[in-house]
Amino acid sequence: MDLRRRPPPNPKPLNHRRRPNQTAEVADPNSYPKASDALPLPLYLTNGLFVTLFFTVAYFLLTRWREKIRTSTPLHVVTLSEIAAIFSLFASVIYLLGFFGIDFVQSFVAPRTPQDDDWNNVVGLEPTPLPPPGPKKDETLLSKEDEQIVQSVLSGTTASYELEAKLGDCRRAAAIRREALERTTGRSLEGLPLDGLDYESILGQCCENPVGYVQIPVGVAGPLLLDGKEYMVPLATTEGTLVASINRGLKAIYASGGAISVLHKDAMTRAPIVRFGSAVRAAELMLFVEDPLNFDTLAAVFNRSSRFAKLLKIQCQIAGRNLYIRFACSTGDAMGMNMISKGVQYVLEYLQNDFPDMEVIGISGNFCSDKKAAAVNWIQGRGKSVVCEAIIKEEVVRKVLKTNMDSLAGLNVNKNLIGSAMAGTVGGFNAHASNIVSALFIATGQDPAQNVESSHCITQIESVKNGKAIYIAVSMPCIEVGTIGGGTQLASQSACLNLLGVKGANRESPGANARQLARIVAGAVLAGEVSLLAAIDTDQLMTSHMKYNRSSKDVMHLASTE
Ligand SMILES: CC(C)(COP(=O)([O-])OP(=O)([O-])OC[C@H]1O[C@@H](n2cnc3c(N)ncnc32)[C@H](O)[C@@H]1OP(=O)([O-])[O-])[C@@H](O)C(=O)NCCC(=O)NCCSC(=O)C[C@@](C)(O)CC(=O)[O-]
Ligand SMILES: NC(=O)C1=CN([C@@H]2O[C@H](COP(=O)(O)OP(=O)(O)OC[C@H]3O[C@@H](n4cnc5c(N)ncnc54)[C@H](OP(=O)(O)O)[C@@H]3O)[C@@H](O)[C@H]2O)C=CC1
Repeated sequence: MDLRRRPPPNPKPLNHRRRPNQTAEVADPNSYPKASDALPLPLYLTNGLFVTLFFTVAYFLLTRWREKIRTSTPLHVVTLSEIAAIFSLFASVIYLLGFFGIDFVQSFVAPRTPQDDDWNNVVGLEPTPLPPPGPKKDETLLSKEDEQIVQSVLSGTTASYELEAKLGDCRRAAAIRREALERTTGRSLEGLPLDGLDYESILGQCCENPVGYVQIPVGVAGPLLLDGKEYMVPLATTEGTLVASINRGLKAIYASGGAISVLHKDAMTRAPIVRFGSAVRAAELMLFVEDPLNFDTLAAVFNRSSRFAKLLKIQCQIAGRNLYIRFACSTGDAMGMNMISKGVQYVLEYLQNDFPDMEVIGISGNFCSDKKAAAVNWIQGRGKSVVCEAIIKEEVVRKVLKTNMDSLAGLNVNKNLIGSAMAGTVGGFNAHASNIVSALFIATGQDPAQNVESSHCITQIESVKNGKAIYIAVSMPCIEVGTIGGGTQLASQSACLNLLGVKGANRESPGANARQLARIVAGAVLAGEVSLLAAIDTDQLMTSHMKYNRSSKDVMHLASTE
């Protein structure tokens, strides 16, 4: 059953009325109806109407009363207008009592919702904490059938991860799983949104056992002027100052005429580990797969696994009777780990015919090397290898970066080169490439764990043009990105790819979108490097983080506790 083809469900929240800061996406089906929901006019208009009516008729009746006393007319003798006024007075009193009375009483009687606290924030009231989640908390809100499924998950009769397949409704499955989770742990998931994600789109592609999603703000920096084209760069981060810093670096690059990028290698790698009875046999296989005469045959086997993956190179490393075979292939617009793993599997099956004593220990033998810092990646590259450079004018260094060129170049040597050498880093000869890589990866649906090697980077800064400008370059040999597959197809990630003009597969030239994305990553890293180095050089780092990375509330709190 292909659940992804099902139309998304359309759950109806119980309370359709929205408060000022409540969007449709966060409307909570758990919120309770209020008496004032029944009004035909907006609440503020109805209130205004009845308050005006009350004071007008009260004034009218008091005037009439004083007149009657003055003219000695009995009070019980009333005209038609006075009857109407008395009736209106009663009506407005009843309404106002109802408004202040019923809703007031109801606020004690009905349980609170998060939206109530949102509302309190708007009107300036102190939020009251939610009652602790108990096993019975939301039982009344579930349909009888859903309640039975929750019970079946709780008793272990139904596996939680089978809910999507059993129900055929991914959003409902996530809601039931979440309910069961809250009951078993006794912990509330309040704050972790459920609605607002297309659960069908992650099934079989992005995440198992979903119970919600985490929100990460996306900021934009730019324009990045790269190879003559402008890009606005989306960055998903919770580190205040990061977007501002990249934005400043991009401004400096833009004012100096832009950056230039070179993509000099494009090859994803996977290295299985195989073992023989002896090192001699392992060496025989090594000679076989590395022999150029056999390459075409092995490539034909590999390439059958995909329309886009193309085998480029095989390289071995032997250790005793173990052989590590590092396959490298191009993967079109995909990052390519699934593709290459599939291709490698085909080749191993083929090799087994000629080497029946070959034991496959594992499809990944860590000589690949995926999601680990490794010299093999740093030296040979993995994914896209990109160099990005710019020449920044002295005036821009002074005005935009607020520092001077000699000091900036000196800091780069002492920090990024000597300091990193002293630390024994692998690929970490930079200030914060991983900051920019992670933020761009999360925004555009890349595999965030590949930030490890994708952030390998050496930053160089030199004085050029007789001391009138600086040359800055970042060399990044392992940018592992794709514009198709993995998380790139999710709505928000796909929107960020679209902003960069690299969404999806490139039909004319497969691989062009992914390669362009890799260049953009390097361009943004270049900007981030130059800006952070300038901030450190001018002792701006801490002050800027106090401004953008620590809310004023916390600062005040710290100050008051000091
Ligand atoms: C996928 C499994 C778990 C199947 O494994 P299986 O043994 O076939 O699964 P099973 O159906 O027999 O179920 C066994 C248990 O797995 C769990 N399970 C089973 N299915 C689900 C599901 N849909 N949702 C949630 N939980 C599930 C569940 O706990 C279940 O127990 P039960 O509850 O039935 O008693 C297994 O094949 C596996 O672990 N695969 C590895 C996948 C993985 O770790 N991928 C990570 C990405 S790889 C990578 O990024 C890095 C890499 C590889 O390049 C690094 C390197 O170089 O090494
Ligand atoms: N398996 C593993 O060991 C690992 C997996 N991952 C995960 O793998 C996923 C990414 O795998 P990846 O292989 O990139 O993506 P997919 O598994 O989604 O494969 C890409 C698919 O897109 C198709 N496709 C269509 N147009 C193109 C095009 N222009 N260029 C390339 N492919 C195209 C491919 O066709 P075709 O079928 O013809 O190839 C293929 O089916 C991520 O979720 C990541 O987290 C991460 C690390 C390790």
